[in-house]
Parts: sequence; structure tokens; C-alpha cells
Amino acid sequence: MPSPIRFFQSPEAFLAAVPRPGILCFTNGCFDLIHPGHVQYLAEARALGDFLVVGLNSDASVARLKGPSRPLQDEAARAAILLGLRSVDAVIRFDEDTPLELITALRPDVLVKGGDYTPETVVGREIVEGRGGKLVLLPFLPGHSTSRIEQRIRSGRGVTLEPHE
Ligand SMILES: Nc1ncnc2c1ncn2[C@@H]1O[C@H](COP(=O)(O)OP(=O)(O)OP(=O)(O)O)[C@@H](O)[C@H]1O
Ligand SMILES: O=P(O)(O)O[C@@H]1O[C@H]([C@H](O)CO)[C@@H](O)[C@H](O)[C@@H]1O
Repeated sequence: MPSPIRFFQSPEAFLAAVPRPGILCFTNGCFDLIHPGHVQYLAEARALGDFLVVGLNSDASVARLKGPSRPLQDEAARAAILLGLRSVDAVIRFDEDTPLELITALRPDVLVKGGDYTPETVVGREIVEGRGGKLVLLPFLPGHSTSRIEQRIRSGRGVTLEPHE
């Protein structure tokens, strides 16, 4: 029996397919090259409720946000890798520059981002808190970023040759 489709192309498709869980947690991002910081924070995000939805930037959205060298993996691949994590229950693609429309439609109980953000820089915080939900910023795992991995690849220098900070 194939696993149920868990990569949705819109919030409407998700809402039509998935009964409202108890506590719905939501986070979003590009998730181009998954690293330990992603894995840790997504596991912690899932533990905040009963269901974790990840809003995933489309390829065009990532390119606008991170530059023409990105994404390094297309949205289908990025979604497949996220859905391979036990902590991720569903992925919803969004093509806009921000997940505001997605968050407005989804009405999550918990909005989650990593510690590289502040409450003032998290899109959707007012929507979620205005409906009685909460924003949670999870600890940032230092030394891990997709950009850093990309830089290593482009420089031809692996971790053993990386200048020590
Ligand atoms: N090291 C980390 N520890 C914890 N959370 C992280 C870490 N890096 C990114 N995140 C979180 O992962 C989500 C997706 O971020 P993103 O895909 O931009 O990762 P990134 O590694 O920062 O990528 P890039 O270097 O391209 O900006 C965001 O919510 C962000 O807060
Ligand atoms: O992967 P990123 O760059 O952490 O994800 C971005 O997050 C932005 C964030 O939600 C702002 O609070 C979002 O606007 C952007 O579209 C990316 O998802």
C-alpha cells in the first residue's frame, strides 16, 4: 500500500485531505540541503503538538530569496527528504515570497522557527497570536547552514581544510 500523499500543492488541498489534528504546528523554510540544525529543530517542533506541517518554498521562491545559485535541489526532492523525517507529517508548497497566505489559511496553533529569527522577523506571528496561538523560536544549532555547505562545495575545501573560526 503506497504511503499516503503528504506533499500538498496548496493549503486548500491539505485542508480537504487532512482532518484537523489536535494541536497543529507549522514551520516553513527552503530546506535546500538538510543538516543537523534542521533535523533537531524539526523534531523539537513536532514535539510541541500533534501534527507538524512544513511550508516549503517553491523553487522560484527560493531563487528569489536566496539567489540564482539556489535551490540546489528542486522542490520535489526537498519535500521528499523532509517527509523522510519522522517529525514531519506533511509538506505544503508555497510560491509566494512569504508564507503569510499559507499561515492565514492553515490557522496553526503553534508557529515555529529556529533561533536565527526574532519574534519581530517571523512572518505570520501576528496572525497566529491574534487567534490565540503561539510563536516558538527553537534553539539554533551553531555551525550548521545550507549556505555553509554550499560554500564548502564551491570552494573545494571540505571540513578538514576549512579555516577554523
Ligand atoms: N543551525 C540551525 N539550527 C536550528 N534551526 C535552523 C538552523 N538552520 C536553519 N534553521 C531553521 O530551519 C528553517 C529553514 O531554514 P533554511 O532552509 O533557510 O536553512 P539554512 O541552513 O539557514 O539555509 P541558508 O543557509 O540557505 O539560509 C528555518 O526555520 C530556520 O530557522
Ligand atoms: O528557510 P528560511 O530562509 O528560514 O525560510 C524563510 O522564512 C521566512 C520567514 O518565515 C520569515 O519570518 C519566509 O518569509 C521565507 O519565505 C522563507 O520561508
